[in-house]
Amino acid sequence: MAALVLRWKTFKTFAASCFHSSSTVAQQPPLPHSRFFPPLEAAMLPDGTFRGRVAFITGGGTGLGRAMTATLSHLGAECVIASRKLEVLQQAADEISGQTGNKVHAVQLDVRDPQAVTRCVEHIESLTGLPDVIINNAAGNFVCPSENLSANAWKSITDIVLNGTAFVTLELGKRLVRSQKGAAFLAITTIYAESGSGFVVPSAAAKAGVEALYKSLAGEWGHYGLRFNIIQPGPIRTKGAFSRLDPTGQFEAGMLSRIPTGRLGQASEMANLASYLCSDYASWMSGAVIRFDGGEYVMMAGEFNELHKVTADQWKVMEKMIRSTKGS
Ligand SMILES: CCCCC/C=C\C/C=C\C/C=C\C=C\C(=O)SCCNC(=O)CCNC(=O)[C@H](O)C(C)(C)COP(=O)(O)OP(=O)(O)OC[C@H]1O[C@@H](n2cnc3c(N)ncnc32)[C@H](O)[C@@H]1OP(=O)(O)O
Ligand SMILES: NC(=O)C1=CN([C@@H]2O[C@H](COP(=O)(O)OP(=O)(O)OC[C@H]3O[C@@H](n4cnc5c(N)ncnc54)[C@H](OP(=O)(O)O)[C@@H]3O)[C@@H](O)[C@H]2O)C=CC1
Repeated sequence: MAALVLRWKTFKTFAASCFHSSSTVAQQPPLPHSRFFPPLEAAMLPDGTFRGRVAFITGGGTGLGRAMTATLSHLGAECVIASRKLEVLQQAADEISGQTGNKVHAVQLDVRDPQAVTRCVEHIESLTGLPDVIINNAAGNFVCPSENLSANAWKSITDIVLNGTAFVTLELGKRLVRSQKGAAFLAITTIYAESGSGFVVPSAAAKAGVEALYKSLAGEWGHYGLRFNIIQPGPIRTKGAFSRLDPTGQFEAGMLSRIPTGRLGQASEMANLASYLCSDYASWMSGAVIRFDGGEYVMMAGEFNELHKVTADQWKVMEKMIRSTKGS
């Protein structure tokens, strides 16, 4: 019995040292040079940019979706947010609407269910009319060695990310085409949609599919007045992402060291970019893929970027060696 109690206590200490919560895991401070890249939180577009417009945001009750909803609402849009957890959505809707004075509607939806998507879109049409802005932001993800992935785990992620985005986009797109109404679509993917990445393979495959879907429709449906753009965010702290991708917090320091701007992104910066892309200021942008990652992608890709570690003295030695080499 004593041994069992000791094992339980040891586990609790391990868990407390590992599990992600603000009380147990210290967040890494930004690097000193991030002072050159201060995040600006205020909405950058003029007041009223989205006045008279309706925006539909999947996953709009939490994290980046909530930040984009707040900014669009601040800029005058009537917003509809949809995801599985109605209570979370309703609270976000009430808080945002309370701050901006503009309507935010909460609609329960599991994007994996095409019939539910149809019902949701019918509901939106009766509530606000067809939206002018559609942001496919809902996603699911977790880190996992691929040899441990069950078929259902694969299906769960790819159904939310790729099929969910396709169901929402097709259902709304067809209705917009029939009604001859223009709209701006935006999909939120990730930097590894381009490179692929181990340990998040279903997410990588599904996000790459979303990019192909959006680029394809940008070509096919432009003449109907529909634009399709993509943002690939780098790391931005949200509970949803960090709890599933770095649950112990141990990878954050390494992540910061490979971001040339020395800090994580902020949800408000992402919201500014998203609102620009969905606004008439970007009416000539379609089929664009915007990487928004503080430089992380190119830092990871550049073969020689490791040479940051070389000291001034080591450079002197290396230069001497290189200069003294004659011929090949
Ligand atoms: C080097 C490290 C770097 C650190 C990086 C840190 C920060 C981030 C930086 C960049 C981020 C880049 C991209 C981010 C992309 C994102 O999408 S982040 C957003 C993440 N948000 C969410 O995932 C929110 C929604 N998620 C969920 O609801 C759930 O997590 C889930 C996706 C699992 C869906 O829930 P539900 O439908 O309830 O599924 P189930 O629980 O029934 O599970 C379905 C099957 O999946 C298996 N499964 C679940 N979790 C795991 C796991 N951790 N490992 C392995 N398998 C798992 C589960 O067992 C079910 O399968 P079976 O039925 O058992 O076969
Ligand atoms: N934060 C980051 O560092 C990065 C995030 N991203 C992307 O940004 C977007 C937002 O992520 P983030 O805010 O960080 O994480 P969150 O976990 O906060 O956002 C995911 C949202 O998706 C909703 N969702 C999940 N499954 C479903 C479903 N089946 N049907 C409807 N809605 C669903 C969730 O709501 P509910 O549980 O109520 O259904 C939640 O609101 C995602 O597309 C993510 O891939 C990309 C790169 C980096």
